[in-house]
Amino acid sequence: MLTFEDVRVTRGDFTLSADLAIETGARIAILGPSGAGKSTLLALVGGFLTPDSGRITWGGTDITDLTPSERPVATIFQDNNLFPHLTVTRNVGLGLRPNGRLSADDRARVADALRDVGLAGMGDRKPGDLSGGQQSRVALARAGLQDKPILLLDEAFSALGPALKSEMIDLVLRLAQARDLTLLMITHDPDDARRLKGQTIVVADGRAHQPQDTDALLADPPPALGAYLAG
Ligand SMILES: Nc1ncnc2c1ncn2[C@@H]1O[C@H](COP(=O)(O)OP(=O)(O)OP(=O)(O)O)[C@@H](O)[C@H]1O
Repeated sequence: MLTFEDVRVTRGDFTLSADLAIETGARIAILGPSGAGKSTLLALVGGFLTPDSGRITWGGTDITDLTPSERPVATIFQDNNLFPHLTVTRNVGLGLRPNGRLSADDRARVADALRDVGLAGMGDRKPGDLSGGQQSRVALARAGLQDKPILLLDEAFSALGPALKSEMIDLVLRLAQARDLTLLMITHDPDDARRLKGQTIVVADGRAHQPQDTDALLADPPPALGAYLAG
């Protein structure tokens, strides 16, 4: 279980509070108005931001003060964070070896990871020689090799068209299922949230709320979410 216990963090004149629990293996969408604190919530999980008070635990262990690399967390960002001068194999290999040195065995694992995301044989290309959807697959393969139990998606596929985005979400779901990953995905699209077939955390009015069943929530959204979805 991932828990936020009376967490508060302030950025400029904005404060986010969170007191919630996420089951291991949950598939969580994060929905809320622009500027409400969705990325702030993920940054707290990923360790890119430290709370001013409260604590964050995973499996009962306090992870509040761990650095991002020490945390049980992999993140895929909107721009995929690929290095343009490195081949696809080297980019993905960074998930396995942050120093970039790949053994023959590592290369075989990278090739397997590329095959799993539908990029078999593309390891020698540079990211610039791939489509947007393929670049997202590279980022997913790299995140998968980090072998962390929590996967964060910060509007990771929002630059893709609707069909490609759905394809990527389904691919993430397959990976999550195979490895019992706990998934947290920021989105502005309620259809993405529905596609996860899980729960949603609403972030609004300075608060990240307890996860709720997505279908039930979207059928009868609270005022802050309803206004945002209607707008
Ligand atoms: N580095 C920073 N310094 C000061 N304030 C910040 C900083 N980063 C974010 N904020 C503020 O924190 C609030 C929450 O930002 P955050 O990026 O978490 O929102 P969001 O819900 O992810 O928004 P969006 O949907 O537009 O990406 C905003 O009011 C933003 O202006």
